[in-house]
Amino acid sequence: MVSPNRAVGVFGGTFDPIHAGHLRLARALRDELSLSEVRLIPAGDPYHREAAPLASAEQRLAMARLAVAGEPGLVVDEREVRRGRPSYTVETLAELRAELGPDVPIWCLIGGDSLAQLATWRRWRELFALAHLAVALRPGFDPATLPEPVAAEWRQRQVSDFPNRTPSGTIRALTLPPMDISATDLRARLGQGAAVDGLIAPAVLAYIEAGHLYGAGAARPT
Ligand SMILES: Nc1ncnc2c1ncn2[C@@H]1O[C@H](COP(=O)(O)OP(=O)(O)OP(=O)(O)O)[C@@H](O)[C@H]1O
Ligand SMILES: O=C(O)c1ccc[n+]([C@@H]2O[C@H](COP(=O)([O-])O)[C@@H](O)[C@H]2O)c1
Repeated sequence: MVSPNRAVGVFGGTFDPIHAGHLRLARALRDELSLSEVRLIPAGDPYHREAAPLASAEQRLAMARLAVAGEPGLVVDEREVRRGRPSYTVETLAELRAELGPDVPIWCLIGGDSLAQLATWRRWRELFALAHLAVALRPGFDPATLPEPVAAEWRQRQVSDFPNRTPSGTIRALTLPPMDISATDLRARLGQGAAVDGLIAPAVLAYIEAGHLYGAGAARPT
């Protein structure tokens, strides 16, 4: 029987910028599963997005590091930034599986909007052989509208708790209520000079302002 706290959490994202919603999810994953470690993995080259991130991979990595500083159990894994190729989650999970061995449960956290797109991910069906999926519900998420191949996995693989009896292969929703916060909205607010109090970690906001990322500071009223 695998000890539950040997399980590892993985949370990948563009993190342009990392925000309070991301941190809330990472903490929820850690706490609901009693994980000793959740790895936040900034996507070096999020090839799947229509527009490239505004902040560079190094800046997004730096912001992630600032965001988790002093947070028990949350660490930043820079492998996708260092990889120098498109960021494929299947590749990341295969690397982690090789490093952690076959028995350690890996919980890969994604938002409901990412789940809806899962069938577009590279070699997506292989993900279930490598990790469990934890899904963070997001405002507007409706399982009834999932594309059928994903809906079939959602139905068949759901479990009602986090058992950690198997190292991979199940799906479940986190219990925490959805929160309406997105990096898109924050980029817009920063560009307009609008308040972002409580939505971005203070150290990350200081980094954004110092580097004038997202137009921060440019549009403030004089
Ligand atoms: N408020 C949220 N609720 C649930 N999941 C979220 C939330 N914000 C982000 N996520 C999830 O976190 C992961 C990384 O998200 P990402 O870095 O793209 O942030 P985002 O806020 O969705 O950014 P953007 O608005 O630029 O698309 C994705 O799987 C996304 O679904
Ligand atoms: O592996 C893929 O093909 C793939 C396709 C789309 C998204 N992802 C991953 O999903 C995570 C969330 O993506 P995003 O765009 O919401 O930040 C991030 O870690 C991406 O690398 C992965």
